[in-house]
Amino acid sequence: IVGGTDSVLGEWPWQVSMHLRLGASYKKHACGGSIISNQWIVTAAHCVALYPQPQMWIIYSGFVRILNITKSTPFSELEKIIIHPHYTGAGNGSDIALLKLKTPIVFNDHQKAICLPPSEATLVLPNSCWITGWGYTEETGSPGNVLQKAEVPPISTEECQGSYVETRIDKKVLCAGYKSGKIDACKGDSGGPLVCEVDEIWYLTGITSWGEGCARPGKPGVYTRVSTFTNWILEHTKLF
Ligand SMILES: COC(=O)c1cc(NC(=O)c2cccc(O)c2C)c2cc(C(=N)N)ccc2c1
Repeated sequence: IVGGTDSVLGEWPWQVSMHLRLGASYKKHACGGSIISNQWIVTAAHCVALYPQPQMWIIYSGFVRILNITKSTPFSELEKIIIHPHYTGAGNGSDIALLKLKTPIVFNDHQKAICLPPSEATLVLPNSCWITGWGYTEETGSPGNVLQKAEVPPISTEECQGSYVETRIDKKVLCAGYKSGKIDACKGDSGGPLVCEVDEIWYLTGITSWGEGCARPGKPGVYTRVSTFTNWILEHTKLF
């Protein structure tokens, strides 16, 4: 997150870190994700497309400081990875994947689920939503340590299409950010949540997908519009 501030434990209890196991003892934070039930995480397809093997990933939840993670920190393992069948590559939409945990997460004040938005919700988007993650804090940067948060306003499809003339911006994505740039998600925040509070309930409105650089003026963040995929999520997680 570029231009964000530190989060406190319990502020975004659905946020998880996806660590990639690159060797016996070498693993690193690669993407964010969101808890939607005690056994399912929603993330971006581009996070897992190159490593679709469940045993290559471990999930940390219920924390804010990456540097506090040690060999004895408890983590969740994956049983299954489901990548959306229409996903062909970042920038082409359907950048969404489901991760099934081997063992259910025990919810507490620091780790619990976020609500899915109603399907095809044309719910008038609030003018304030939040993004969180341990991604780069500068475009040519390095990941943050404490979970960062930033408030970003959603942008209309028309305005976003004007910012990305060479890419089709449709109802499968949601753009958010400021004309002046400065505040945005970035590499490493991928798969993480864009959440909006409506009548005191927080909804998973977007999934961090891509953007041209990070926090550049006139280049807003592009997020998977979750309401377009709510039915797909429910069908594949049997959460109904
Ligand atoms: C795997 O995820 C990404 O690559 C990746 C690359 C990006 N955009 C880049 O152009 C970029 C940024 C930093 C370093 C870098 O090498 C690039 C290409 C991203 C930009 C945003 C955003 N602005 N909302 C969000 C996630 C991104 C994930």
